[in-house]
Amino acid sequence: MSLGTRFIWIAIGLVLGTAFAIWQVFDRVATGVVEQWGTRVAEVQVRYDSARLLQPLEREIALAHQMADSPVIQDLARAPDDEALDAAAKAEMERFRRNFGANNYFVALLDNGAYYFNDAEDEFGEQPLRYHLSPEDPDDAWFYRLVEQGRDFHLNVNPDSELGVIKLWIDVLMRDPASNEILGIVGTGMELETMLAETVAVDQPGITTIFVDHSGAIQLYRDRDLIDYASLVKPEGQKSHLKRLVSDAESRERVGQLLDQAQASAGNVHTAFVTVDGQRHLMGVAWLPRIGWYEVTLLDLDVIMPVSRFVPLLIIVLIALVISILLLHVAVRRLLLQPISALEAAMQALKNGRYVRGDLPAASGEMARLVRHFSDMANTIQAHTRELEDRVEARTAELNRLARVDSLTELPNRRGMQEALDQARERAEREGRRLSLLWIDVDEFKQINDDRGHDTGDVALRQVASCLQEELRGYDVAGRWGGDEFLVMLYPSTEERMASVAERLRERVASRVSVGGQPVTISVGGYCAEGTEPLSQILARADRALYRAKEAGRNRVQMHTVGG
Ligand SMILES: Nc1nc2c(ncn2[C@@H]2O[C@H](COP(=O)(O)OP(=O)(O)OP(=O)(O)O)[C@@H](O)[C@H]2O)c(=O)[nH]1
Repeated sequence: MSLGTRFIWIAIGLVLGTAFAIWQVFDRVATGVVEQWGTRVAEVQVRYDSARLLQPLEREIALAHQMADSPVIQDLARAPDDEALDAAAKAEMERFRRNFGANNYFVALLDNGAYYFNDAEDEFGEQPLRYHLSPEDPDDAWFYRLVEQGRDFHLNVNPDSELGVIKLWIDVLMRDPASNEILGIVGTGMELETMLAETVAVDQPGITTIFVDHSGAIQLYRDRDLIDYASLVKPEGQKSHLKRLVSDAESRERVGQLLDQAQASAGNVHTAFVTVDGQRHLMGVAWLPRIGWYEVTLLDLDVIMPVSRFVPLLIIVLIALVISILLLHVAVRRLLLQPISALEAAMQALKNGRYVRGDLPAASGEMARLVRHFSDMANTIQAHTRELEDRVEARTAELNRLARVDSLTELPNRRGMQEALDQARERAEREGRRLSLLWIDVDEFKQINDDRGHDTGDVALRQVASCLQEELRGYDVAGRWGGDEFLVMLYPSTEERMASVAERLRERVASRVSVGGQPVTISVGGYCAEGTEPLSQILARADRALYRAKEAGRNRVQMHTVGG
């Protein structure tokens, strides 16, 4: 895997790892902030909802108490069959009806069970005595239960099957001020729907308001089916308890604790997280001692302040992260990867012998130093290579030369001479001119070796070679053919010239070379040939002429003649 690909994988890993870490931190911080904020909201909401319920109720409750204290109505309660008292009490009741917010009232007398009621439409103004309560009628059980309990004040959500309405009843015990004896119950009924609309119907999504009575039974709640009607007369186990709203045992236990804590410190709001319909909710509870109810607020924090609100922030952070990584990637490419690639290409070129200085990348910092070191190294390698090549070339030329030069006389050896002859013959053929070959052999050379030693023989050979060289023109070639035999090639040439050169050579050797005072002589056989003749023939004819020179007594020149 290339460095660039590896870096991309590392960058992707970095982005994912950092994004995961950011998400973890973000989730915790956001949840913490939302929870803290939610707790404050729950406290405020509980107080607000409590005020909304208590405000309209307080006046009605006060009025109901006044009604219960009314001497006129109390007189009727003591003597329900007294018609004069009945008329006065009805007038008093009518006055209270007009004062009550819902413009209705009820008066129930313990003595004979008489139940007086008139509504907002004054439907029963003529005959407010609606019916008589009976301890045997389950619908009337509320009355007898309240009397039995002796509770001076009670709020009761109860359907009235006789009147066909569901109402929130304010029930106040009417007691004889002297004996404290219970005379009956008076009060007013508020339309449940109106109450629900005014109290628990909160427009804001995610906020649920519930009112429960002292036993935890649901009294005001947007879902009418969960309201515990007539809780007063129900056994504890059958009540629609607040705990019904939460999903698990742990949440139910928390609800119980919240109710206990709230009642123990009236006026304070207590909060805890509970699970409702599988969702985490924040529950705030306050005890309202004036009416003996609890105010409960449920906040669905995911709806009110979803953590998703923070997501744009998270996206900005992630985008910034990705951009940073991309910029880093571009920087790494520019500063590292591209110079490294160029350096690698330059190395490859150097390896293949095609390195050019300009191929090196522009870089900075450590990379520039690396490029500089590489450049120095490449230059040194190139210089060494050049030097080595020059040396090899020189050595090869030297070896070539040595292969063609006789080490004793420094004249071309047989191989060198052969090449020179080939070239001259081709040239003569090309130019249509003639060339001459002189075959020279030192006379009685074996004798010199035998008499004076081999080294003296070598000296004689060297002197003969010097004579040949000195006597020839620059473009004539003399070579040692082997042993004491020499060849001289003259080009261009004529027979006359050949004869004169041969004679000059013979004379010069005879006059210049001597061993132990005795002159050294040579015999020469010559042949002046056409360029078209094969070399073998030229050599053979010169050799035959030499043979004849030897035969004729040595120290002489003999030319080959056609037919000779
Ligand atoms: N000192 C020396 N002797 C050599 C060298 N090469 C060949 N010889 C000798 O040269 C002699 C050549 O003798 P020949 O050419 O056969 O005979 P010659 O004595 O010269 O007699 P003719 O040619 O008939 O005059 C031999 O004894 C070789 O051993 C050499 O490099 N140095």
